[in-house]
Amino acid sequence: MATRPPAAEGKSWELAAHPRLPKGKTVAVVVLDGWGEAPPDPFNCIHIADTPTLDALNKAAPERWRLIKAHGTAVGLPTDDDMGNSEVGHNALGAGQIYAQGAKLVDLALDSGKIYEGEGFKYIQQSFLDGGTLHLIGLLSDGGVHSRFDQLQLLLKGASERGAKRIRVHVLTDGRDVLDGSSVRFVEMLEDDLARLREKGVDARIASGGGRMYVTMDRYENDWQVVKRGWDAHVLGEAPHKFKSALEAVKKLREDPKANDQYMPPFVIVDESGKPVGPVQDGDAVVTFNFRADRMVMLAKALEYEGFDKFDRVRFPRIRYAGLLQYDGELKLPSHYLVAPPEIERTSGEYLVRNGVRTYACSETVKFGHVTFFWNGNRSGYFNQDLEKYEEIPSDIGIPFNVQPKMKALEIAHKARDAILSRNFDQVRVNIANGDMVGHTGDIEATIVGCKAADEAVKIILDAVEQVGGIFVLTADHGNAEDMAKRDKSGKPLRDKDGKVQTLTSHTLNPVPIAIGGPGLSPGVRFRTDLANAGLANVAATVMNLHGFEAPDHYEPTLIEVVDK
Ligand SMILES: O=C(O)[C@@H](CO)OP(=O)(O)O
Ligand SMILES: [Mn+2]
Ligand SMILES: [Mn+2]
Repeated sequence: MATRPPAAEGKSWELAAHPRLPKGKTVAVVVLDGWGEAPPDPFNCIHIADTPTLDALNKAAPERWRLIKAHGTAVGLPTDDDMGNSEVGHNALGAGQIYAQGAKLVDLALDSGKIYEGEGFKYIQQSFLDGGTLHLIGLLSDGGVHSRFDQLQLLLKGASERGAKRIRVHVLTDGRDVLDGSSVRFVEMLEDDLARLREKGVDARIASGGGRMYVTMDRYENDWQVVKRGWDAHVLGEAPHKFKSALEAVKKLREDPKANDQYMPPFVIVDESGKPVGPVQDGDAVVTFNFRADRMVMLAKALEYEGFDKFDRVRFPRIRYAGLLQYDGELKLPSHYLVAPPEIERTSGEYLVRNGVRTYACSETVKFGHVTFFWNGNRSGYFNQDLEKYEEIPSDIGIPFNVQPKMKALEIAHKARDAILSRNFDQVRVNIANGDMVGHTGDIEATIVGCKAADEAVKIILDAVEQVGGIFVLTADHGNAEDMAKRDKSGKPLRDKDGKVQTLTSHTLNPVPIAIGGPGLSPGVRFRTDLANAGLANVAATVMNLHGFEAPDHYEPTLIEVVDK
């Protein structure tokens, strides 16, 4: 995989007309989040749920339904053992090209040692060379979605070899990209590494933590209180729970039968006298070691912005802060970073708008940036506000999604329906979140309810497409709800020591379906049969064709062909 696809520099933005497909049809692009394809079994919620609309698509037109890859190298991840995720999935869907993603870029920078030669590392290094503490804040996980444990280990080693004498790690427990309960093992492994550093004379400790969904890692400004809890624990050294060690913290906090890693309350580690061991002080260095942006950019704002007003920070230490990556290229945030993010250019969204395609995009808050920011190559805002409208439906706040598994699926569908019927838009693009967000809770019953709601939402959108003589493209960004069991190599569900099947809260390696149809689709359109390995990046060219344009030649090939009927 190249770190960048062939550049299209200097090329015109004008798209050639498709020789056989007309312009001017309304195209609805529906992304079902976390909706993969897997054999039917009791842990496949999509199969169990009543989903008549989606079931009918394959049956009605098998030549317009297929599977595409949504994980691993097909979406720019380091290996084919990496599950898909929303960031890389929507990047590939929107960009039509495969870019080496953050995880891969960090691996390369660590392998070559270049990470330590860049401006970002030199900037933070100055703090610890001047006696400051180095703080590392991020998700403790080997899920490879937001962060990776092996990268944290290398950073600890690399920084200590380059002068960091006092290191404090602030850990966010996962249980979403990895098994619930694995926080204990990760903390044990980290403690081993820190003990080895202490033997070498580095004062290295875990200082605070909490569960990723409750502490620090909110996204799209859904709930700033989540970030405030993190600020209080990591920066101020204040939290309702105080422990002598992080291992004791995660073990004790998990004793509550309702506790889990994702929603672990915030905690700080204190010394014998009850004093926090690692609040952030003037002169310290801070690195957020997640490579993925969406759930770090809010904390980055709090760490960097002078005039921040989303919550009372109480104390705003003078620090040197760097992200593992830059999380927002438009905002240039953080202004210092260790590895440059992928530069995703010439996305289909930008091409289509520049060719006059009027675009509407909508989702609820927790997925809003997916169909806008990620879709557009990690770019915020409109390309042309006269031609685009992005609408966000507020997500429920403060309740887990298994309590409200229908989420805002119907509200999103109603907005999409209205946008389609208005005839003000040529592309109406939505993300329906249920399969993913409810799938992450591990609650099978609720996930089934969520999948049914997603199907009902799709029906509303397809009915509107029918009314205007339009076209639909229905696909997903990666798997989740189709498999809720952790399995052995042969595919058999794994059981814990009490004989209970281990719940899989994470995404999967499964392919996702794509279906096209609608009365506006020319009769001879069908999926090509020569692209067995196609993936999400092939969708952009397909959508361009359905809008009546040829795709640029540096795009991954279209999935469709037109045959005489
Ligand atoms: O919730 C998230 O942050 C990730 C899982 O870590 O899910 P998605 O990629 O679907 O957004
Ligand atoms: Mn997703
Ligand atoms: Mn997800």
